[in-house]
Amino acid sequence: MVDAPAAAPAPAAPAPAAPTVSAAHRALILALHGAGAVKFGSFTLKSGIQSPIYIDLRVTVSHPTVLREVATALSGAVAGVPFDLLCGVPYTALPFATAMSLAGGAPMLMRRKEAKEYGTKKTIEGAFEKGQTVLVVEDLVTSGASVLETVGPLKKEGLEVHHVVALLDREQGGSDALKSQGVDMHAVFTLSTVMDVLEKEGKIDEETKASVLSFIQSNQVGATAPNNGVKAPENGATEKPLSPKPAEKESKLTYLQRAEKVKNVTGRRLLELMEAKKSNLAVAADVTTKAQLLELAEAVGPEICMLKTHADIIADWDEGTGPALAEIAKRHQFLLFEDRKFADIGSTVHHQVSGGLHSISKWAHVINAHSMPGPGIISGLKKAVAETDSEMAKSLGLLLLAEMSSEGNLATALPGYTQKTIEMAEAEKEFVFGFISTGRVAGDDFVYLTPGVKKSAGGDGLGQQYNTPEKVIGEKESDVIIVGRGVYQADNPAKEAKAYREAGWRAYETRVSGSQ
Ligand SMILES: O=c1ccn([C@@H]2O[C@H](COP(=O)(O)O)[C@@H](O)[C@H]2O)c(=O)[nH]1
Repeated sequence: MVDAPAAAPAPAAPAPAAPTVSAAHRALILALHGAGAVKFGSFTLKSGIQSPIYIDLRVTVSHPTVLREVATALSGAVAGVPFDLLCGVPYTALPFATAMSLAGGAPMLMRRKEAKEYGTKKTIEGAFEKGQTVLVVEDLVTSGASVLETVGPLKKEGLEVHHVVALLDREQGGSDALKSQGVDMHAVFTLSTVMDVLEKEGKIDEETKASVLSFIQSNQVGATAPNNGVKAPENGATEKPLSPKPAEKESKLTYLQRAEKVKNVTGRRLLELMEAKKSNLAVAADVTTKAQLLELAEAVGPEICMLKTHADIIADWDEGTGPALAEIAKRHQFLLFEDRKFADIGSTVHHQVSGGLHSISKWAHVINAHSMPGPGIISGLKKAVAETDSEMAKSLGLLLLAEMSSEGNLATALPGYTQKTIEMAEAEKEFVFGFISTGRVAGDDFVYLTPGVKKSAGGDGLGQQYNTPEKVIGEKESDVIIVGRGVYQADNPAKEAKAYREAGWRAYETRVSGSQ
């Protein structure tokens, strides 16, 4: 990751005059700063991105006077905009909408983040009639994705939504994104205005202001950010840093140091055996017969931390295949990862992981799932694990697909998908220990495994996109390289696995020693 620049280059021409800020707005910015809503430093956001600023408008609930001023400013920003009802984007903007409703008398609606599973199963609470117009209230807009998550359910109920009012526009493309969906954004402040006021009032220095403005410019939604393609935060709401520590330090932690932070026992074991074997290589054993699979496992076993399987492509899989693999894995000290990519409802995946021809939970240490079906998929897999008598199955670890390596994949393209996946994992850390991703997407208490790795970058003509071990481990800060054809199609897979192990390990050592 690239640190935020220390200072912007000296402007060639005089900077355009800052927009005039009213005394009331200036006072509110200072009050928000005083309440701790705006912090400066180096923060790792949940998206993995480094930000020189951290905005937490949740703190306003502890400052009723500030909250009242926020509501006044929001109402002022939409003076003349007609609406029947208010609806805050959960959760930070809920008190903002409530305060506006109490002051101005407009009734409020509330959107549930999850539909009730019983009773009315409503997603929108409150009294309304089809055709009424709703003003959406938001605290902070980055990409506009959070606003649209509230606009969608309101429209589904037959309500009209044409306007959103936000306290702060981060100027990262949210306003345009909302406009393209027919929603006009009215923001009380832009982030540049906040920076101007704080600098003029002596709360921050010129360098801090320049670094924030440069961060905004380099992290426009939809644009490729300079920090190795890590996307701009997609969640429009108040930011959630993983930790206030500088990310640079985190990425330099060794696998052993990381093991202490991982909650799932298999995730910890993986990191420990990676360090012990000096291997961050997983081989994708995409061969098609049992004999080829066992032969490959035996050949590459000494070089790998993990063997990734697709049991359903083995033509002659039988009940002895899993135990035979497990015996080789034990002897060579690597983990078995069945890349089944579960993607169904909880009840179905429960059967898929423990039953059928492959009885995955009886021999695999690690499984993975798409987050598309929602948290139920994790519950279904957890239930299957809890009901088994096998000790091995009880320690099974789950990876979520936060991103994919294939060109045009929706996990990477859809705003908010990776972020939501991370949130699902955060809620189940005893079971979910990491992600399939193109690099580091969250904190150092998760493990990142990256497929699409070869000696030289390129593609396979069928959508697969390859990066080198140096790029994946060194630049994108992933932890494990997954190599398939690069190894098993080689004349000598054992020799090739050794070469990949050494390349992956060198990239890791360079990263943690900081000489890159
Ligand atoms: O996003 C993803 C997720 C999984 N894979 C799997 O990894 C290997 C890659 O094989 P190569 O021969 O090195 O291309 C394969 O088993 C995929 O199913 C992926 O490629 N991308």
